[in-house]
Amino acid sequence: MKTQSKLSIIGFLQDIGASKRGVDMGSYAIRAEKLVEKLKALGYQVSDEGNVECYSMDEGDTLESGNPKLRYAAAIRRNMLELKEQVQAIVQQDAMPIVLGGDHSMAMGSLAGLKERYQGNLGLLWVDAHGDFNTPETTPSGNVHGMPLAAITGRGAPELVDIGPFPGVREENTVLFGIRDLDPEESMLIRESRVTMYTIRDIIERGFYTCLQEALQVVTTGVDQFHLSFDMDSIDPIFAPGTGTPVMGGLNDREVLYLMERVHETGRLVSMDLVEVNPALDVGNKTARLAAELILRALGKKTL
Ligand SMILES: NC(=[NH2+])NCCC[C@H](N)C(=O)O
Ligand SMILES: [Mn+2]
Ligand SMILES: [Mn+2]
Repeated sequence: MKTQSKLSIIGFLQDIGASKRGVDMGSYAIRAEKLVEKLKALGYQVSDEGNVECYSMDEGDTLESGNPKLRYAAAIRRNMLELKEQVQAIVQQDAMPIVLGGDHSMAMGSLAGLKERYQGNLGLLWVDAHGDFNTPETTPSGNVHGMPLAAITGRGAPELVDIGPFPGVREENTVLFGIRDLDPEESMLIRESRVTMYTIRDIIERGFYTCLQEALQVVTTGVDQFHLSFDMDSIDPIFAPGTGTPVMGGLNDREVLYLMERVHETGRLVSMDLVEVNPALDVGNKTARLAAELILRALGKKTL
């Protein structure tokens, strides 16, 4: 499948999957870097679908689930079902959804929306500092943005797993890339799964290029297309300070820009989330600017 010529941008204004305020503003900061204009200049037909209105922390404690190991579960579920519908409508029109976050739990809504169209024929590239593979049993924080990949692969709280219901993605075609911060039991769950993980240690020992080659192989072998879920905290906080759960020792700007170019060159990318941009923590919109540039590279912007 060739990269689509139609793109649909959605802002997902959700912060309740995280614990710091501000990530609900991420999509505004990315749009402010003239994303839509620049994508049009690359030759795409671009429609900005506006925002998915979300239940947010502004509504206060009334949204709390009462379960400290699964915070805001019902409200997050409702937000996801909204996103699911929008994504579903976009892919039915053969356009590529580009969802701007927003906390990373939104990947559950995106993938739920892709399920019908790409069922069983979809890889998943998850670029992150974290595994996002916690369940209510393993989470140290109760924050749902630490759980979406577990839910997408069928693990954890039924009210999250049911959003799909998943899987629409094959676990053997799922890759975690850039990982350097796992909770102990989360790490066990990942290692027991069929998800392929490239930690920063792997990337240092075996080389970025080799690990990326392999990762792109895994997400495209035996499937025709893949979804990219890109968490800005995969990048070192020096280059991407505007994010709620920064972890030192991350990928650098050149590496992630190159990664995106290679994603484009596969010709198999059908959908993308760009998450965890928090303008309240950013420095001069630097993180959002990098996010916009990453999206452009993933859609074919080149040096030569
Ligand atoms: N999408 C993210 N930034 N996730 C961070 C998760 C951090 C930690 N592992 C937790 O579960 O609370
Ligand atoms: Mn993360
Ligand atoms: Mn994440």
